[in-house]
Amino acid sequence: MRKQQNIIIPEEEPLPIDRAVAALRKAIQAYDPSAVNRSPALCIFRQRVLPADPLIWLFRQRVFPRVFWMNREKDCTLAGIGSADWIRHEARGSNSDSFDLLVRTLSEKDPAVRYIGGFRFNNMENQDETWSAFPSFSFVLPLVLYAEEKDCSWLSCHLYVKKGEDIGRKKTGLLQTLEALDLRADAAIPEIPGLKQVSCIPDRKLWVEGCRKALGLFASGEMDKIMLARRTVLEFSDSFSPLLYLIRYPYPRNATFRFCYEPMENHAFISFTPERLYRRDGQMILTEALAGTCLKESMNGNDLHASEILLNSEKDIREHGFVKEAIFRELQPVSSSVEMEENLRVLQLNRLAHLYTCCKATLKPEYSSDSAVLSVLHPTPAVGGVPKEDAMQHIMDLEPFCRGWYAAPVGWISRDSAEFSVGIRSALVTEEFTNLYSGAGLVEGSDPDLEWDEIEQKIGDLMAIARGSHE
Ligand SMILES: C=C(O[C@@H]1C=C(C(=O)O)C=C[C@H]1O)C(=O)O
Ligand SMILES: [Mg+2]
Repeated sequence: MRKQQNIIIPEEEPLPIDRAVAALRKAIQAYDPSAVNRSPALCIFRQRVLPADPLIWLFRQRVFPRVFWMNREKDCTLAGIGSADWIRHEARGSNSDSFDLLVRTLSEKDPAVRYIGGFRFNNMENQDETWSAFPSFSFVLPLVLYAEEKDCSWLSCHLYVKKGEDIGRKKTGLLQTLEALDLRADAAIPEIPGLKQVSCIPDRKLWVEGCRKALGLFASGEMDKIMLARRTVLEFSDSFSPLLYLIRYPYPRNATFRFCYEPMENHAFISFTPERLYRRDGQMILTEALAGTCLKESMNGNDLHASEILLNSEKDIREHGFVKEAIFRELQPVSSSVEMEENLRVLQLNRLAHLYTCCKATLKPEYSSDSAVLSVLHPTPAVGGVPKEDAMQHIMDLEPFCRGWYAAPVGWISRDSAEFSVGIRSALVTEEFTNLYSGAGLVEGSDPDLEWDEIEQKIGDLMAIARGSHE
């Protein structure tokens, strides 16, 4: 057994998962709480394991919340169960107040761990019953975490003891969770129940009306860009695990982040988004503009053809330009340098291609925090609009549903680093209902019918899974 600061490593060698759990249990049992002289106190028990399938592992566990994160590069996967610590905020208010509060709370936490969760898109928006389990923000430090990073897999247990809490009781709780883990590697994956009904909010007619209103705002010079979204309600014959969407996602190489936040059984927000909000490591920020879309439906998967169309589409380049310019402009006051790529790139997905520009920035020391970065970047005009504040109001006025966590920052955060994706191509799964959320960026010259088709393709992968027609 090796100990480094507050991390206890039972064995150096990677173990099969059942032996890893046994080693972790032994280490937790032997842990001497009298050695802890500060509070709150976090002790991490971390054992390297032989690689397992993280989603199957997660699916087998019956401990909630369950959380999942995989980045677009697929070199970081986090699958967590239970909560060692849970940072939540319910009250309405400005988004920047939420960001500040989270970061202030995290500043007192251990820098060695990541909290996984998300925010509401617009915390000024009225609460809505559909989203009752998804507050202003909610971030969890899992009790047990299976993680894969840099070709290394491990299982961690977090023993977190707040002031006044009984450490013996916490140890017992953690040991009981470990005892109850289901460690079988194979699992019979159930089918998704039959899809009974599909409806759209707004329907096609109201969508066109909403878009026309937005086009009117462009014509009068009030606005330059607005992203409007649609909620697609699916009703199934029975309830099921939201993780089935992730397990059945048929494109292992598709360039998407994968996120699931399931606070209680069969109730989750999931997202398969291609869009990074940012990654922060200390003062370094990696972000991007992703907007402008080409549908590949009729191209037999011809990526080159899609790129050619996009790189010659005046409307998509203009749509993309608003996002690129806003990110560059908003980062200036908080950064000592901002490097935005000149040339447009194309990000290829299964059904779509997007215009894409990569951006790197170095934060000024006084702004090297996630609250500063979240406040300037969220929402980018890819999911909000130009001008930013007016767009928030128009979105609330024009959309006949509550965005909740849709299009908001979702990901993980620690004291010194963070990675957030933009929670689009997403679903709120509640028992036998799935609400899909997706939208399209409108600019002058947008055609409401083509934007509707764009949304259909953006939720195409999720619809195929729901219909059982993805294989
Ligand atoms: C808003 C969404 O996607 C955004 C809108 C895009 C567009 O309109 O071209 C492209 C990528 C995303 O920035 C969504 O999928 O819900
Ligand atoms: Mg578009």
